[in-house]
Amino acid sequence: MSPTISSSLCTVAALSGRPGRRAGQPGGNKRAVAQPLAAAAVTEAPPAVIAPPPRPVIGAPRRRGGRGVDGGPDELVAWKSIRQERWEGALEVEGKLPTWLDGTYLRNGPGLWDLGDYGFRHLFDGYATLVRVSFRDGRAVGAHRQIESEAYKAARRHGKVCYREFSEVPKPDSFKSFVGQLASLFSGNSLTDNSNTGVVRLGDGRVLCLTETVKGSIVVNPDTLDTVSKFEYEDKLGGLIHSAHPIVTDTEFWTLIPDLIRPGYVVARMDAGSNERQFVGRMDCRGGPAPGWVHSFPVTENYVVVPEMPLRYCAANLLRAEPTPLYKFQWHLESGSYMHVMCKASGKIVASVEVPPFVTFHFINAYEEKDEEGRVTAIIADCCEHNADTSILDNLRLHNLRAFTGEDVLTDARVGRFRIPLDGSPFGELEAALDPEEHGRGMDMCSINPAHLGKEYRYAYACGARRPCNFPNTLTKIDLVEKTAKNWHEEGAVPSEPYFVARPGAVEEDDGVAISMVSAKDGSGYALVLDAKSFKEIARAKFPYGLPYGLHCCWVPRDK
Ligand SMILES: CC1=C(/C=C/C(C)=C/C=C/C(C)=C/C=C/C=C(C)/C=C/C=O)C(C)(C)CCC1
Ligand SMILES: [Fe+2]
Repeated sequence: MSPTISSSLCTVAALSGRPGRRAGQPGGNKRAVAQPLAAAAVTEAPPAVIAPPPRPVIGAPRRRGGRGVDGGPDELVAWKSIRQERWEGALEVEGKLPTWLDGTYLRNGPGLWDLGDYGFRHLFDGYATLVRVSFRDGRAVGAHRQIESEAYKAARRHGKVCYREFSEVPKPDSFKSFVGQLASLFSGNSLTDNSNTGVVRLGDGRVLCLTETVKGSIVVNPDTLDTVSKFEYEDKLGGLIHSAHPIVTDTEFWTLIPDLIRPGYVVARMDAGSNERQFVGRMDCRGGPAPGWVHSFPVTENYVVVPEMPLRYCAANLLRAEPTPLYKFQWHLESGSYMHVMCKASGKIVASVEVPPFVTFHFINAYEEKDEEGRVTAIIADCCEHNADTSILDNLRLHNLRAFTGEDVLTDARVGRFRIPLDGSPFGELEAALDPEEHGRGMDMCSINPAHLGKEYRYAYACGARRPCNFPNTLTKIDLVEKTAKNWHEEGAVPSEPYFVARPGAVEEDDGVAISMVSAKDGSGYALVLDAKSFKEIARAKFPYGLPYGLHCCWVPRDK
């Protein structure tokens, strides 16, 4: 499983230590592979030809969100579909990559937002594109590949959406097929397995791409980016949807399964090496007709935190053919907002408090607050919080992302810090952990040093904002002790989640690098490596083509 730079598609340049050149240039990536996108069957064996990145067609026909690939020059490469199914080659490195950086960075995300001339609506609808950068001896090899989910393969085969995506639904050909679709919705058959959200390395070395549907857990090969198989959960827990962000360590995997029938959440854990989730406990919802959306959740050393936000799943919206302003969800302010704490060992609820309304997709971390005697007094849980405003979902419609006019339209976000007392008090607190101006009032797509997972920590890395903007356009390092931020910005660039990788042998929490993939203003794309301490650029490894925006990442060390 360990990633290897000298894989089958590796270039001469990578092996010889020469910096890679652009595909198509003399001496460049001779074995770079390109497959133009068309509504055709997915070809397994890639042709050994060079296809330079296609030039954008200005003024191409548009339907709905328009064709991301053929947008005008005003459209950033971040929101354009990737035009070839796969590629691999040496990357040109500017600066000096640390020689200790030895392994593979993987990033998942929705990189393909159109089929033929039909453009998708929402960022989260796109078919999953996996990007890889393997670092070794100060050199870098990059690759990308579409994940071959059933949803993607069917869309390629038929030239249309065949499964229910985040906002796109298949258009029934007839009343009979409409009825069939409704029936299959209840069985989960019509839900997508387009695993376009997260990528995690399990304790046993398997690499899993994930989305919110349980069936959308897909095993990939981190070297070749091949889609290996579906990850089948071999248990009776069922559930059609789950949190897109399980908590993964070297020994275990924690997940949260919302129960839409009897509103509540099931907490389950799975040992590394197993496919069998085990029931740990259940929390019934305290408010609303359905569970709150749980895109992610945090854990401490001894507890699982179950958030119940007023943005709740909505069965009726799941069935609708046309999306509502909140897609599959509904805002129930009257239902209250809660944070529940479950003991990992017993599955018992040890706290359930009402908190101010909140909207979050990503929890950053959580830990146990202790008194002088070492007794746990409260749970502290931090998240990227959108000031209880759901309009971030609208911000992320592709039309809005592609139509930046210079107006400051990105809604404000902050590091929301919950304090959940364990003394039986009915209320918890929610406040900004630092002045949001420190990070331009933009805050999402976070990572921490994984050694601090569930423990007290000082630093978080995330995307922030330099205003005016319509999307987070900076990388930010948050110091939760000093309550300050260091920010990285490049004009017109769209950086994705900065992922922290510790230097081997590091003692200090921020001794390492933060890696982000950047979609640049000039249409190019590169992996940016920042020194995590100073938050200054050390190096960039440039792809010979532009990269679409992506969501979450993981790190696969070489010798694990
Ligand atoms: C496919 C179905 C669903 C899918 C839900 C998905 C794919 C949800 C993905 C959510 C993501 C990627 C959230 C990321 C948030 C990032 C933010 C807010 C960044 C902000 C930047 O400032 C369901 C909806 C679960 C229904 C079944 C079908
Ligand atoms: Fe996420």
